[in-house]
Amino acid sequence: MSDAAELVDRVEDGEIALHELEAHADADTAATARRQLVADDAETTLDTVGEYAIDAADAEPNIENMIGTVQIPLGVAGPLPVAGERADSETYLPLATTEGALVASVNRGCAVLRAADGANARVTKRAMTRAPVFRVADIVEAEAVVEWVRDNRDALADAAEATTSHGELVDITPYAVGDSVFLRFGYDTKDAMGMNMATIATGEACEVVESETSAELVALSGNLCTDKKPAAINAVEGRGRSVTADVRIPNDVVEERLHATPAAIAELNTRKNLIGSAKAGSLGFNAHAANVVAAAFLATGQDAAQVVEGANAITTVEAREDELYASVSLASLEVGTVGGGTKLPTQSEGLSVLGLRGGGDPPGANADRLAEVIAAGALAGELSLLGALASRHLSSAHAELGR
Ligand SMILES: CC(C)(COP(=O)([O-])OP(=O)([O-])OC[C@H]1O[C@@H](n2cnc3c(N)ncnc32)[C@H](O)[C@@H]1OP(=O)([O-])[O-])[C@@H](O)C(=O)NCCC(=O)NCCSC(=O)C[C@@](C)(O)CC(=O)[O-]
Ligand SMILES: NC(=O)C1=CN([C@@H]2O[C@H](COP(=O)(O)OP(=O)(O)OC[C@H]3O[C@@H](n4cnc5c(N)ncnc54)[C@H](OP(=O)(O)O)[C@@H]3O)[C@@H](O)[C@H]2O)C=CC1
Repeated sequence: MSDAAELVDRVEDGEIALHELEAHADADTAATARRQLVADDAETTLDTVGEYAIDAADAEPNIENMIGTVQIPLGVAGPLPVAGERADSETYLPLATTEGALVASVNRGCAVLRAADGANARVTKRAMTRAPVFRVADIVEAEAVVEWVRDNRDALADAAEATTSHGELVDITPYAVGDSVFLRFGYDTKDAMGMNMATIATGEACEVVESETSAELVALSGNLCTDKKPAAINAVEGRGRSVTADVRIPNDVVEERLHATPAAIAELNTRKNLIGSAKAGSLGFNAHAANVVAAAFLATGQDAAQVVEGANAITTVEAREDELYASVSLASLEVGTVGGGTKLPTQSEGLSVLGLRGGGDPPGANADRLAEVIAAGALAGELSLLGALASRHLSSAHAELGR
C-alpha cells in the first residue's frame, strides 16, 4: 500500500488516474492524497474539508473521487407529536440546514402542534416509478404492445420481482405517443427509497417486453418516471410515498402562538398558496415545504436531488367556528430508511433520533413513518411561516435570526 505523498507523486507523474487511488491505498489515504492534489491545483487549503469523523471506507458506495466531507449544521425541532397509521409518538425532528430562522420556525410550529394535541398523518399511496421508453413502427404497433402488456402483467411482475426480495410491482401504466411507448412501472419498495431497486427490476421486465413484442427499448428511463425533474405527473399520480399530515388547532392557540387570527391565516393561505401559486403556474401550492423536506433529507441520508419531487405539496387551511384546520399533502415524497445514504454514520444517527434506523417491522413501516414525520414537520413549518407572514414578522425574524 502507498502513503499519501507517494500517491500524489504517482498522479502527478501520470502513472495513475485521480479516480484510481483506492486501488493503491486505503480509502482515507486515497482521500488525503486527492485532497492535496486538488488543494495544490486550486492554490488553496482544504484542511476543514479533511477533518471528518467517519471512516472514508464507509462512504465508498456513496461517492467517487472523495476528498473529504462538507459539514452542514444539524439542529432539531420538536418534540413533534404525530399520530400515524401504526405509531403515535413525539420525537425530535433532525434538520440539517444553513438557513437561519428555519429551525426556529419549525420549532414554533411543533409547539403549535403540541398545544393542539398533535398532528395526524397517513401515507395514502406507495409507488416508486421507473418508465422506460420503447421504439415501435407506428401507433398501430404501439396499440398491440400496450395490449400485450395489459394481458401479460403477471409475467412482467414475475420477471421484475425475481430481482428483489422486498420490492412488489403494484402498477404498470402504458402511454403511447406516436411511435414511442412508455411503460410507467410502480413498485412498493418497502423501507428503501427504491430507485436502484425499481430500475433493476424494470430492466428485467423490459427484456421480457422486447423478447415477446416488436417493441425495442430505447432507454430504461424515458422521463415519464419522473425522477429529479419538476413534473405534473408526480403531483397528480404520486411517486415514492403520497402522504398527508393535518391538525385541528383551537383558535386561542393560533392567536397566542402565531400572533394572527385564524381568519387572517386562512385568507393568507388562499391568496398566497392557492391563488398566487396558480397564477405562477407553480406545482407547489405551499409556502416552504421544500425547506423541511431538504433539511430532513440531508439529516437522514435521503437523495437530495429528490427534493424536487418533495416540493409537490398542497397546503390547505380552513377557519372553522372554534378551530383552524390545516393540512399539507405531499404527493411525491421519496424516502427510505435502508439503502443509499441512510447507511452513512451521521445520517444513520439522524434516523436513530427518530427511532427509524434500518428496516421496519413489517417491512415498509419505517419508511412510512419517516414520510409521516416529514409531512408533519412540513405542516409545522407551514403554520409558522403563515403566522409570520400574517403578523408581518417574516423580515424581522430573518433580520434577527438569519444573518
Ligand atoms: C422566528 C420565529 C419563530 C419567532 O417567533 P415568535 O413567536 O415571534 O417568537 P418567540 O420568541 O415567542 O418564540 C415562539 C416559539 O418559536 C420557537 N423559537 C423561537 N426562537 C427560537 C430559536 N432561536 N431556536 C429555536 N426555537 C425558537 C420556540 O418554539 C418558541 O416557543 P418557546 O419554546 O419559547 O415556548 C417566527 O417569527 C417565525 O417562524 N418566522 C418565520 C421564519 C420562517 O419560517 N422562515 C422559513 C424560511 S422562509 C423561506 O425560506 C421561504 C420563503 C419565505 O421565501 C417562501 C415564501 O415565498 O413564502
Ligand atoms: N439507479 C438509478 O437510476 C438511481 C439511483 N439512485 C440512487 O439509488 C439509491 C437508492 O436506491 P434503493 O433501491 O433505495 O437502495 P439500494 O440500492 O441501496 O438498495 C436497497 C436494498 O436494501 C434491501 N433491503 C433490506 N431490507 C429492506 C427493507 N426493509 N425494505 C426494502 N429493502 C430492503 C433490498 O434488497 P432486495 O431488493 O434484494 O430485497 C433493497 O434493494 C440512492 O443511493 C440513490 O441516490 C437515485 C436515482 C436514480
